[in-house]
Formats: sequence, C-alpha cells, structure tokens
Amino acid sequence: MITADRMAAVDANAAALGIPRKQLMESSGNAVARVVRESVDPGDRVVLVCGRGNNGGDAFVAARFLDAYDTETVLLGHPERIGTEIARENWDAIQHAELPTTVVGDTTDIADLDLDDVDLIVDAMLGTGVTGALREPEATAARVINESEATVVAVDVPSGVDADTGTSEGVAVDADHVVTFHDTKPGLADLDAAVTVAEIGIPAAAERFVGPGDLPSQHRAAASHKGDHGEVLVIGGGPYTGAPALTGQAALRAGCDLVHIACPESVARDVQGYSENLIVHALDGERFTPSVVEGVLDRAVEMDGVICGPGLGDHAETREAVSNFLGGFEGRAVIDADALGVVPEVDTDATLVCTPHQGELQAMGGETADDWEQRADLVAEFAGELGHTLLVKGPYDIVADGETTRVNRTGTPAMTVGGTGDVLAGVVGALLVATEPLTAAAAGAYLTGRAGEAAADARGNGLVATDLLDRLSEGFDNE
Ligand SMILES: NC(=O)C1=CN([C@@H]2O[C@H](COP(=O)(O)OP(=O)(O)OC[C@H]3O[C@@H](n4cnc5c(N)ncnc54)[C@H](OP(=O)(O)O)[C@@H]3O)[C@@H](O)[C@H]2O)[C@@H](O)CC1
Ligand SMILES: Nc1ncnc2c1ncn2[C@@H]1O[C@H](COP(=O)(O)OP(=O)(O)O)[C@@H](O)[C@H]1O
Ligand SMILES: [K+]
Repeated sequence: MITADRMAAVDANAAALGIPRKQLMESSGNAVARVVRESVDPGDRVVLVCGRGNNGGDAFVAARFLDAYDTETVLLGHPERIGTEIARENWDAIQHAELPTTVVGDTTDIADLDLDDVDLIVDAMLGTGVTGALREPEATAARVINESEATVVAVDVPSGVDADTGTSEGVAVDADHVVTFHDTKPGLADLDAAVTVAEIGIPAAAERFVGPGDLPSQHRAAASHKGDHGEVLVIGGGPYTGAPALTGQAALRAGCDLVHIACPESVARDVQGYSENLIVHALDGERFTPSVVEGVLDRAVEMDGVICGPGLGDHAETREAVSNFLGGFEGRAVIDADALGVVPEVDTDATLVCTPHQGELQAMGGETADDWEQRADLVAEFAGELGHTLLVKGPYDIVADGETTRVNRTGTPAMTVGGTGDVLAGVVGALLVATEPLTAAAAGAYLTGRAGEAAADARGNGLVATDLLDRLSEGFDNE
C-alpha cells in the first residue's frame, strides 16, 4: 500500500538511482497493454482516452504495444499543452509512427467522441495528479465512457478518483479493471473493479534508502516573514562550548529563521563569540541544573522546536535537569549526546527524535549489530518500545519510529571527526519544525551526509565539523 505523495517520492528516488521516469512510463504502458490484450481479441476496437499528464503518457506507450488491434488514441486538449516532457515524447513517438490519434478540443468536440462500437476503453485521463472535481472535457468524457458498453481499463487510478481516499469530488470513471503501478493505492481497496498491481522496475532500494524524494519541499511563500520558518532553542553547553554553537549554526543553515542557545553563564560568552547569528541566553551556574529548568521551559514553549543535549556533559545534576525538562515539555525536540541516557526513563508528552550513535544507543538500552539490515530491525523494535523516532548514526544511518524504517547511505568515514553529530542534531531540529519526525530525521541524515561528502571532496580526512555548515544549504536543491 502506498500513498500518492509517497509514490512521487519513490519515483524521484528511483530516478536518483539511475532509473529515469521515462523508463517507468515505458514499463507502465507495457503493463497496461498486457492487461488489455488479456481482455480483447485480435482486431477488436480499443480506444485510449488520454489526459495531458503522465497518466496519459502511460497510454501513449500502451498504444505502441497494441499495434495488433484496431486502436485509436484520443488526446483531450491540445498536444502543446501536454504537461511533461516524457508524455510529450511518447505522444510525438506515436505521431511519428502514424498510429491513429484524435485530438479533442480543437476540431473534434468531446460529444462527437463515438464510443458505441468500442470493445475496450483505456481510461488514461488522470491518475495521481488529479486535483478536485473533474473539469471539462474530462468530466463529459468520463460520462461518455461510463455510458458505453465497452470494458473499461483504468490506468493507475480511475480518472476522478483520489488515489489515497478512493472518493471523487465529482463524476469519476467507473472502471472494470484498474492497472496500478509498483504497489496498490489506499483508494483502490473499496472500488468495485479488478486491480492489477504491475511491477514497473522500481527497486525496493527506492523506498528503503533515503533519497532526494524524501526531502521536504524548500518552497517558501513570497509573503513570508521573520519566524515563519522556524524558531528553535538549543539547550546545550556546560563543560563544552563548541557543540551548542555547531548545532545552532547547523539549524540556521538548514533553514531556521531564529536560533536561541540556552547555556550556562560560564560558557555563554564563549558560545556567543562563535557567531553573531546565535541568540545566547545565559543560565545561572556552570552546568544545566534543575534550578534553571523552569525558566528554560518558559522559553521552550515559545519555540517551534528544541534541540537538547549538545555539549551538556553527563553530571548527575544535568541528567536530572534534562529529566525535569522532558517531564514538562510537550513540543518537538531532538535529543542528542549526553541527554539521550535520560529518555528511556522519563515519561514525556514531547515528540522526540533521538540521535544516538551506536554506543549511545546501547547505553539507552538498545541493541545494535554490525550488519545494517539486522541493525535496522533492532532499531525499529527499540523505537517501537521507546515510542519515539530514532536516528542511529553510522556508516548507514538507521531511521525508525517503529512503523517505518529508512536507511541513509550518504556520508563518509571522514565524518568521524568530532562535532558532526552536533551538526546533524541541528539539521534535524530545523527540519522537525515543519516536517513529521521520521521525515525530518531521514532528511537530516541525508543532508548532513551529503554536506560531509562535499566537505571530504575538498578537505579529505582533514574535514572538520564547521566545513559542513557552509555546504548544508547546497544539499537542499532537490529537483
Ligand atoms: N511512480 C509513479 O508514480 C509513476 C507514475 N506514472 C503515471 O503518472 C501519473 C501521474 O502523472 P501526473 O503527476 O502527471 O498527473 P496526472 O494524473 O497525469 O494528472 C495531471 C494532469 O491532469 C490535469 N488535471 C488535474 N486535475 C484535473 C481535474 N480536476 N480536471 C481535469 N484535469 C485535471 C492536469 O492539468 P493542469 O492542472 O496541469 O492543467 C494535468 O494535465 C500516475 O497516475 C501514473 O499513471 C507512470 O508514468 C510511471 C510511474
Ligand atoms: N563511517 C562512516 N561513514 C559514513 N558516515 C559516517 C560514518 N561515521 C559517522 N558518519 C556520519 O557522521 C555523522 C555523525 O555521526 P557520529 O560521528 O556517529 O556522531 P557523533 O559526532 O555524535 O559521534 C552522522 O551523519 C553519520 O552518518
Ligand atoms: K486514469
């Protein structure tokens, strides 16, 4: 079962693996033709009613595999308005091959569409790209299709039906058979139609490994204003000063508008000294202690997200302070480094993403394995028990929430240098502001690894964590 959004992401991941969309379209069209051939006899009349998107593109391909039949490929709308290059190329191919086609909307009107003596209609007007009720001429075409005696084979989804919900806002094609691709869609379950799930050559890797399709959109409304894109609080520092500053700057580089650092006054000036981009709030004392938790909670509740842990140190007072903080916090937080040990013991209403390396995972009570597939199963199980999302760092990062597991392969051994985990925590914290935990963790691991690769290209094993900061925003240019 796969949703339309997830299908689009998997599509993009397949392309990044070297399986271009046009190849997927070829496989889809071939699969449709195979089902059509099982439903008609040679010489039967087959009409393919096509839209201007890739759903139509699938049928332009299918037409090439149905040359033995009396086919007619009908395009609703002018070829100039075909919306994608791969659909356009497949339309041009059947034109050059002189397969019979009709264009509706210019000279021919949809009402002239004669489907009376047709044996089989391929419904390729709309698939997962439908928005709202069918407009014209698709709506009339759907009615003409439904009134005909022909067998109706729908491409991917019956036109007008929402692939995720199975409902339609207006008229929808009533199909006898649906040929859907790669995996079934939630909206097909209750349809009164036979459903064929066709493999179209998308490898499991496109779903399992994090890819460009898993990155949240970087689109921003022109009318955005300060703070719209995230205000986060880093709770860190104590013995260490670099870690919270790395985390805070990484959160900015991952798109946050405002980053606050709550750190002990003993290191506040040092942390502020790293960057004017950070807003530093000094906490009484030399480490994070229960006495300042109340004030930190008051600030945290104003934020879109929190990153707790970088450089906190593991003093007993600090562990108690983290425990008290999580006991009172109900928002979204990344928990990293020395704060991780507290998570299994504390009862919190917060939505957490924990980012342990394998040693920290074991200290939390989790199990690990050298083989990443075994590790993935162990981490998924532990995430389920914890009730939080885990990002277990390593050569392959394992991201799991107990329901879904993704594996991130980006990164380089040059990233074992200190501070890269602090950068990762900042990236995940920034994404967690506006993205679901699993997606934020998967995308954070992917982007941090990509930045590490870019840094290693330039500096080899001499890369340092700050090299990643400049390269983070480069990774966001997903297509
Ligand atoms: N891995 C995969 O997923 C693969 C997917 N593949 C195939 O791609 C399909 C998705 O393609 P897609 O994204 O181009 O969208 P699609 O369904 O053709 O519709 C877009 C068109 O519909 C139109 N339109 C929209 N709403 C409308 C309305 N209410 N009433 C009327 N028109 C409306 C819209 O017009 P516009 O709004 O742009 O003017 C645009 O022209 C998918 O279902 C599968 O078949 C395969 O090739 C292989 C692998
Ligand atoms: N051997 C490796 N190969 C690829 N990426 C790695 C490797 N070791 C660590 N990384 C990456 O470096 C980042 C920080 O991981 P790690 O060094 O374990 O964290 P920390 O800095 O907290 O110890 C993660 O994004 C991880 O994927
Ligand atoms: K369709």
